[in-house]
Amino acid sequence: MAVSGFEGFEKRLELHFFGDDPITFQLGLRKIDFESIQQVLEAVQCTVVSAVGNSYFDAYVLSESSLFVYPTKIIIKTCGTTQLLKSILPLIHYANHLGLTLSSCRYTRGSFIFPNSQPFPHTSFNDEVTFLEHTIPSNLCHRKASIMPSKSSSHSWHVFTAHSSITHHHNLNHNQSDIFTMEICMTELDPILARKFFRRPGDGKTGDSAGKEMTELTGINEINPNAFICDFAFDPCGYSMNGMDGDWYSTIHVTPEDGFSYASFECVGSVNDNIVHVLRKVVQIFRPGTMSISTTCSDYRNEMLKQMVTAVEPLGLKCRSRAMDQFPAADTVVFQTFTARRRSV
Ligand SMILES: C[S@+](CC[C@H](N)C(=O)[O-])C[C@H]1O[C@@H](n2cnc3c(N)ncnc32)[C@H](O)[C@@H]1O
Repeated sequence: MAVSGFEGFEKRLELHFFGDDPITFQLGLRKIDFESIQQVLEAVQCTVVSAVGNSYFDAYVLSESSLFVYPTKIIIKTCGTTQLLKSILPLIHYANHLGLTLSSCRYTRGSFIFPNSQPFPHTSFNDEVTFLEHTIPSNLCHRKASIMPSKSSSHSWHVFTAHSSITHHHNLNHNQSDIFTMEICMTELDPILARKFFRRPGDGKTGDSAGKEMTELTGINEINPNAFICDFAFDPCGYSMNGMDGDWYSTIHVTPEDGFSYASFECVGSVNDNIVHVLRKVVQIFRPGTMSISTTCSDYRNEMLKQMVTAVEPLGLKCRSRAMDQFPAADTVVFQTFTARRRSV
């Protein structure tokens, strides 16, 4: 039997809800009590490490990645051998109790490093899609599943989306068409940089204080200097952080072990943000051998993709593939892959 290491590649689920009661909208899903959140996570098989909230949303660092709860939106991202899709039914149940109904569901993930170690329903994308098809309510009738390819068969982007016929936009602060979600997956991290995500034995620090030190020593705090960061260092290695900047979140997770090293960066932002600065910082912190950037937005902009390539190519990563696909409710997903240029001897 093949020996497997920790599976860094996360599974990510984004659920949107709607309701008719304006009072519910003020806090909405944030009213789900902590015990119920823990029950959802029990089904997934992970636990809460820390929790913080601002006036827009609550951010949880989990034993396996992160959870973000907004009044009408939940984003949950888990790695390892967690069973993320098992969170859907309990989340729908708790939302219904608050008068909220599911209006859209998006599930994404990269290609697992150790696919044979995944438990059901994550045993294959087919199994995941079948599970999703049977689990989500029938009002989400516009559905699509797609595997977006790259040049390498071991790196693809798996996407499932489902939408109801009615679209509900409650984001009053931003022009919806300017907003995008960026999911970056990196493997073959520079081993010297990855070492910074190992604890020093006998450092006398807690997971929180060691995490804070890693955030500063690696320059993660410079990605968005305005973000409030909640960070955690695992023992003997591994790191997770959530950033909060108004209603924007960002999140980083690091599996630094040699042989299966992995780091992810995800944020939601606006096309007017400084994507070049963010991408350059992320690449400089990890120096990955392979990187993928998946962007989801409602209004596809070619300049944004060009900006991404311009940001990372001078740092030695070459764009090797670009795939684009359209999903229900007019979301466009672009999956780009990059690998390090061969170093000249
Ligand atoms: C939870 S963190 C970050 C998760 C993120 N998805 C990733 O893999 O990049 C995973 C790293 O922490 C390490 N780790 C140490 N203790 C852990 C624990 N109790 N639960 C999960 N991971 C732990 C793992 O070996 C791995 O290097």
